[in-house]
Amino acid sequence: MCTRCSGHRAKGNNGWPAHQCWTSQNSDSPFAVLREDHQAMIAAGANKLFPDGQGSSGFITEKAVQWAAVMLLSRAFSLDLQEEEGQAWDMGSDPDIALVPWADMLNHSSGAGKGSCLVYNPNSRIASLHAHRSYNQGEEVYDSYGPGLSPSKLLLDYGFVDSENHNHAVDLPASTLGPVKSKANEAFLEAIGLPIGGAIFTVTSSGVDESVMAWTRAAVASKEEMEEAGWREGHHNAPSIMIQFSQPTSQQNELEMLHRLLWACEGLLSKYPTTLAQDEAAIAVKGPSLPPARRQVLRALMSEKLALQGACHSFSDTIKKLHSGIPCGSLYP
Ligand SMILES: C[S@@+](CC[C@H](N)C(=O)[O-])C[C@H]1O[C@@H](n2cnc3c(N)ncnc32)[C@H](O)[C@@H]1O
Repeated sequence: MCTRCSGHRAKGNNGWPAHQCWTSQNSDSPFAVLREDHQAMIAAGANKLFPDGQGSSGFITEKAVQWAAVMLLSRAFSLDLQEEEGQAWDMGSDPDIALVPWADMLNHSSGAGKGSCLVYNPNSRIASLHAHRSYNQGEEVYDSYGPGLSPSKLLLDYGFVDSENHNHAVDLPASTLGPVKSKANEAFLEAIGLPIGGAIFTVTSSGVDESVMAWTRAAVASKEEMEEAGWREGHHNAPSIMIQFSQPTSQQNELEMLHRLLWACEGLLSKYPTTLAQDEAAIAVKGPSLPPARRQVLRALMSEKLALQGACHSFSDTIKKLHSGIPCGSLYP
């Protein structure tokens, strides 16, 4: 895609005249890493792909590769192109990355939903999106980079957090839930492709979704519960057994599952260097003492803490219900 982008630029087909990106020649710059990509592209004969590009010196210069990479990193869309192979517009081995002039000028609004995400129709060959509200003339129009993106995800992937965002969420590595019950549980979680060392779960202010609860039930299930569910090491029935853990299996297992999740969230909360109250006080300060970038980071951190606090309340409430004698089968509507 970098090669194609550089080639179009060299031929004067640059659809992004307004976006002449600055790229540093400084060897300490993060773009220095692209030097290897440039050399690999030259070695692979990329200059021969667009022979009419830029005379004998070719168009794949280090600066062109930097420019193309910056364009892709800051403007590319992930689209389901679903083209037949061999078509003139076939994007080759990486069909889901696309540059869409004009649409790439839109900023994201967390108020915009799925209808405001760009989608491609292979029949009409048109990429389209819908405005999520009416706009007055001269007003900035927004799209959605993805419905439900959390502040942390926006910050890490796009470098900003808009003030409209209330999708509080944080990622929880499965390893923070503590050790699995035994080697049998470990083998089972490996068999379903979600080993304790590799799985990452999302926590929102209402807790975790059913699949995370199922995973945790399986991680803490006793030997008898694993056998009752039908698990025998060496068997290939892990996915069907996992379905059995989508419902509570016993009071004991449900309590342990909820406690593990509660402790993991409390543990994560305690690791932040500042409290939510301190962040709230810091962000309330008006004026230049709080730089815009710091304000966005604070928004993301506060959102993560709100997610963890909400989840802790939700787990504690359910634990209380279990202690009050409500059967585990009646806990969730
Ligand atoms: C595809 S560009 C969008 C257009 C870009 N703002 C421009 O001027 O060309 C994506 C980048 O725009 C910025 N951006 C998008 N939405 C934003 C928002 N709501 N607030 C602040 N920056 C935003 C981020 O830097 C993001 O990485």
